[in-house]
Amino acid sequence: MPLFSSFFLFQLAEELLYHGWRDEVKELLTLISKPHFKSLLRTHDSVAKRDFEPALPPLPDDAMEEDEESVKIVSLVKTKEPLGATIKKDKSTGAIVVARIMRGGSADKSGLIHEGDELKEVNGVSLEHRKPKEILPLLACSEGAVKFKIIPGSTKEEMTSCVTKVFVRALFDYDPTEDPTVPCKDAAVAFKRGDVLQIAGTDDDTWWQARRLGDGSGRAGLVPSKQLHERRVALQRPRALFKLQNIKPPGDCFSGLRRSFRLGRKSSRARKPAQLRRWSSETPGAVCPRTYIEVVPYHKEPKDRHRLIVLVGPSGVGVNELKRRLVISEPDRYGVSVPYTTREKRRQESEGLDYHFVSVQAFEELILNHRFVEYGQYRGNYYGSNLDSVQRVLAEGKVCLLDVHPSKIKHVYTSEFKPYVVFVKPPMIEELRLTRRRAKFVCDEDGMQVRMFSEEDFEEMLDQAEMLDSQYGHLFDKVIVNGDVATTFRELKADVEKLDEPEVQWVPAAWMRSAPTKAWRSCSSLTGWI
Ligand SMILES: Nc1ncnc2c1ncn2[C@@H]1O[C@H](COP(=O)(O)OP(=O)(O)OP(=O)(O)O)[C@@H](O)[C@H]1O
Repeated sequence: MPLFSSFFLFQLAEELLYHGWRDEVKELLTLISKPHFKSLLRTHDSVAKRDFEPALPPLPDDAMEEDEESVKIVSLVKTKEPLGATIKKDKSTGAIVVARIMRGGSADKSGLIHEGDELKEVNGVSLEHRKPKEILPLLACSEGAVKFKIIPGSTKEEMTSCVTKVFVRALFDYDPTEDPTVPCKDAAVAFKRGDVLQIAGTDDDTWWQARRLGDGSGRAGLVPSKQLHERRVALQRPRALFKLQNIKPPGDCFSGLRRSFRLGRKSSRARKPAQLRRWSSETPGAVCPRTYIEVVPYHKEPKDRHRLIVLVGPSGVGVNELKRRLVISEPDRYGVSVPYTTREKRRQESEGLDYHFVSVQAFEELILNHRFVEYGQYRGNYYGSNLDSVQRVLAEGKVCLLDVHPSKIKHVYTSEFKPYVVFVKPPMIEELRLTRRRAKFVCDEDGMQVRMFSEEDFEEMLDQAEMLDSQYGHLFDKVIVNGDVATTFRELKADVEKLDEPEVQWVPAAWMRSAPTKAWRSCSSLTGWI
C-alpha cells in the first residue's frame, strides 16, 4: 500500500476525528503529526514527483565543443615561482597533458590540477596543436591568477573504465528511419560510410551503443552490431555474387600490370591491354563484408613523410587524367613512381624518367625480394611498380601518387606508407555520355591510336566500378565521382592537401599497433576488422 502524501494525511485526520476522539485515533494522530513522520511523507511526495535530482547549473556554451567530456575551469594563483608541474604531448591523441606534479609546488598545494589532466586552454588561449615548448612561455609570463580549462584525467580514466575507447570507421550507410528491425528509432544513431564512431558498448550481439564523432549532440545510441550487419550482407550476397559471375575475367597473361606506369613514360598504354590487365590480376572472389574497421587517431607531424596517395578506379574513368593534373599543378609537390621494365629502351625514352630499364635477371631478383607493389608480363617483357621507386618520391619530400589495382593495395597497407586510398568512380551514365562527348582514349600499345568512348565502354566502366567497390570498398578512404573533371580535380586536390593539416586523421588500428613493417609482409595488416 502506498504511503499517504501530506495532502491525504490531512484528509485522514479529518476522517478519523469524524469517527470520534478515541484513544487509538488520538495515538495515530499524535504519531502522524511527529516531525519525522511528516518528513518521511514529504520525501515520498518529492520522490513521487521525481523532484529528487539536484538542480544543475546550465551547461556552459562551449561544453558541447569538448565532446561532452567534463571540462573544468580551475584558477591557480601563481607567484614568481613556477607552478610545479610538467606537461607533455600525448603521442596517440596529440593532447597536452600534465605529466608530473611536484610535491609541495603551487599546483600540488592547490589540489585542483593532477597528473593525467588534459589542458585545453591557459588564460583563454587554446593549446590545440601547440607543442609543450610553445606553452611554457605562456605560463612563465603570467603572474597572479592563471585560469586553466582542463579535462580531469580521473574523468578520462572513469570513462575508459566504463566506456570502451574503441573507434571504428563505418563502411556502410545506416539510416534508422529505414530500418524496421531497430528496437527504437529515436534511440538509434544514423551514420554514413566513412563516419567515425566511438563504440560505447558491445554487450548486445545485435545492437551496439555508439556515438558518431563530430555529431554535436555527443549522444550515444544504437547501431547495428558487426554480426547483425554481416548477417544482413550475407542475405544480400547471392545478388552480388550473381553480378560478379557475370563479369568474365579474360584469360590473358597481364597479371597485375596496370596503366599506373603511364605517367612516368609520358605516352599512354593501350586501352585494350589496360582492360585485360585489370581483370587478370584478380579473379573475382568473395565479397568482403563491409561492416566496421577499427581505427585510431593519427596526428601528422611536420617531420613525417607524406601519406602515399593510391588512386584506383575502373579503366577509362580518368585516374591518369587526375594524376597528370595534380603533377602539372605543382610539380615540386606531387610525383609519380617510375616503373621498371625489361623491354628495350626506345629512342625517345630516358632511363629513370620513362622507365628504369633492367635485365630479366635483375627484375626477377626484385620479384623474389618482394620489391614490387605489382608486376606483370606483356609481350614477353616484365613491367612493374617498384616499392623503391615509391620510396624515392617520398624521400624527396613529395606526395607520391600511385595507381594500382585495389588487390595490390595490401603491399603498401602499412604504417610506413599510410596509404590514403581514393576510389575514382564514374558518374551516372547520362553524365558520362555528356562529359565524355569529346574525350578520346588511347587504344593501341604505343599510344598512337585513339578512339571515342562507346556506349559499351560506359557500361563496362560502370560494371567494373560496382565490382571494385563491392570487393575492395573497405579499403577506400575517399570516393570521388569524376563527372566534371575540373570539379573532381579541385575536390581531389583539396582532399589530399587536408592530409597535411594538423587535424586528426583516422587510420587503421593495425598500422599503429605493429612496429613499421616491411611492406611486403603487410598483408596480415588487413585484419583490422572488428
Ligand atoms: N571527367 C572527365 N570528363 C571528360 N573527360 C575525361 C574526364 N576524366 C577523364 N577524361 C578523359 O577520358 C580519357 C580516359 O582517361 P584516363 O586515361 O585518365 O583513364 P584511366 O582511368 O587512366 O583509364 P585507362 O588506364 O584505361 O586509360 C582521357 O581522354 C581523359 O582526358
